Amino acid sequence: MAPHAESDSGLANGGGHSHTNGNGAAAAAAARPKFIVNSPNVVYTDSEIRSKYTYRTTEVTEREDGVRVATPRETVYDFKVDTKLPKLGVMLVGWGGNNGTTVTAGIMANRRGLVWDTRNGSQAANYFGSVVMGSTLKLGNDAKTQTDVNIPFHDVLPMVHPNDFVIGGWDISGLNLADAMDRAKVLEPTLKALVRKEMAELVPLPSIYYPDFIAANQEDRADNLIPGSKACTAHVEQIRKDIRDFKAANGLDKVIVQWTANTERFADIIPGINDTAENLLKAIDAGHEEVSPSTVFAVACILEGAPFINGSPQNTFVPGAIDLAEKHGAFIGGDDFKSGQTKMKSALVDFLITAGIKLTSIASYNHLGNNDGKNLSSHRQFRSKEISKSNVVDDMVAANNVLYAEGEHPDHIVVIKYVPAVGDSKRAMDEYSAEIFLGGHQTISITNVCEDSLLASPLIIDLVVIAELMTRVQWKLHSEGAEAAKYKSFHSVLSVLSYMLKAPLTPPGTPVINALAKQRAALANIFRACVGLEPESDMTLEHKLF
Ligand SMILES: NC(=O)c1ccc[n+]([C@@H]2O[C@H](COP(=O)([O-])OP(=O)(O)OC[C@H]3O[C@@H](n4cnc5c(N)ncnc54)[C@H](O)[C@@H]3O)[C@@H](O)[C@H]2O)c1
Ligand SMILES: O=P([O-])([O-])O[C@@H]1[C@@H](O)[C@H](O)[C@@H](O)[C@H](O)[C@@H]1O
Repeated sequence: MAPHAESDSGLANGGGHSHTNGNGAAAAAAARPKFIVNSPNVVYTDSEIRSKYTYRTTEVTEREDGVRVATPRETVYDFKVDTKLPKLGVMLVGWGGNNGTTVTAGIMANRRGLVWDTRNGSQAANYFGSVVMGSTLKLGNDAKTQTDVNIPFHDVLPMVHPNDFVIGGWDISGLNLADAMDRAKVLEPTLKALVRKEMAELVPLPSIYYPDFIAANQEDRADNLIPGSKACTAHVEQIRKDIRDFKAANGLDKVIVQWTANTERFADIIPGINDTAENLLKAIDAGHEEVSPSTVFAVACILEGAPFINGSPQNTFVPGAIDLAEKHGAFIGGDDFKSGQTKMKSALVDFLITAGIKLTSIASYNHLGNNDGKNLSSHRQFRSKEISKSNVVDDMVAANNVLYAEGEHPDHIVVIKYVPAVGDSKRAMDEYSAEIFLGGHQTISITNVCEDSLLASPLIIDLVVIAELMTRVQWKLHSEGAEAAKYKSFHSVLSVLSYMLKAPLTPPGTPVINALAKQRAALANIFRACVGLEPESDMTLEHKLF
């Protein structure tokens, strides 16, 4: 049964909903910028923002006598942003899960401006926890007062509003989203009552299920299946058709697909099977048992031109999938939402090490009682999560050769236990041990109660909004001349999404950055460059040199 677009459009008749800019007002064909950059390097047309941007870096070489030489370098880019906002479809794999039902109900609640009773009084819908919808960035200084002028992150460039998402997806469980929402046990009954009718009309499409890739304890919910228990071209084509049908049924301009289904075991990387695009397509056609459902979804999306984002830790993007994305100029991103315990870790470790404090051990434990935790209670699925949660400090340690010798790193353990009684409210307990001045020691113990789906759902929104924006951003070298034909998209692997992800996927051979502040600065400064603004340096010389 095909999913319906959310029936609660608040706008259009007959289901689906016409395109809005989030507050019900029909958006213009091209979204009006929320501010104007007054610069000879920025041009606004009816449908584009074009900017000339000088990217400044420092190249380091070493003289024969061993002295390092730092040389400033400049690269002049032309950026072009299409300001026409699309009617956007979002298809979630695992739509009937805790995250899928929560993000769907949350968007409904925001779109309708719902307020519901809780034991602490009235609660209004919001987008807290979304970097795009809930945070700001500094635009500049007020000309008169020299104080910071901060704007909503969402306003830096024309972005789709999550209230305008048309949501659908797949699940191996056939429960409608109202019953799945009850199963998830995430949302307040008073909120559920307000969205129940709309949620009940939403039914996930059948999905592919290859039992060996997720825990055996998931079998009892697998009642909504596309026939076949291993990869095949027919599965790829069915998923492609689902995307096309969803797009046509809802009059969509674009569709973005996101994996928020169960964590799979890692797939073996096998030369001749999943090492190249050609071999991967052959392996799928031959029904090779080492091709996972998530890789089949990724291949289908790449071939259909729908950006695909992996919110789980498994190695969906085997080398052949990355190769295929590059060959098709399709966007992929991942892996594993960075929602709570790891998000804290990627900020805290950055603080400790950049403060010159020698972190010596990290003990990360958590227990949770949702279906994700149930799936992770199986060792092979836990192993996928252990890998993504363990590598998150590597860049920060490697960047400090004062504290750490080559190859030296803090002890780091990750423990996850399944305790049904706590449900979606994960209990994370971390201990950070460090060496300080003159043989002293510092131990930081943290208990972090994370309502996992309420933390992950805003990230699902951010990943969609930013991935969609990136489909409208193009670049070329200024030296290539003015021809529009020279413009091209960012690399297929959207490493700009790293801020939302534990194990950021980056273009082959490029470094992985996990430090949270660096990830956010990269995101904000790339968007500033698209409107011809310099990176925010935080030097505030205007407050020091006078
Ligand atoms: N804070 C967080 O919640 C968080 C953070 C990081 C990563 N994740 C990851 O996000 C994923 C979803 O988390 P959740 O709490 O919503 O889990 P969940 O178990 O509640 O939901 C997963 C859904 O996927 C479905 N599913 C499994 N295999 C499928 C397939 N092949 N096709 C379609 N549907 C399939 C299941 O039936 C289930 O409804 C998990 O992999 C989890 O590790 C979650
Ligand atoms: O982002 P984060 O809170 O560190 O990571 C979470 C883990 O702590 C949790 O055990 C797991 O079930 C969630 O899927 C998520 O991955």
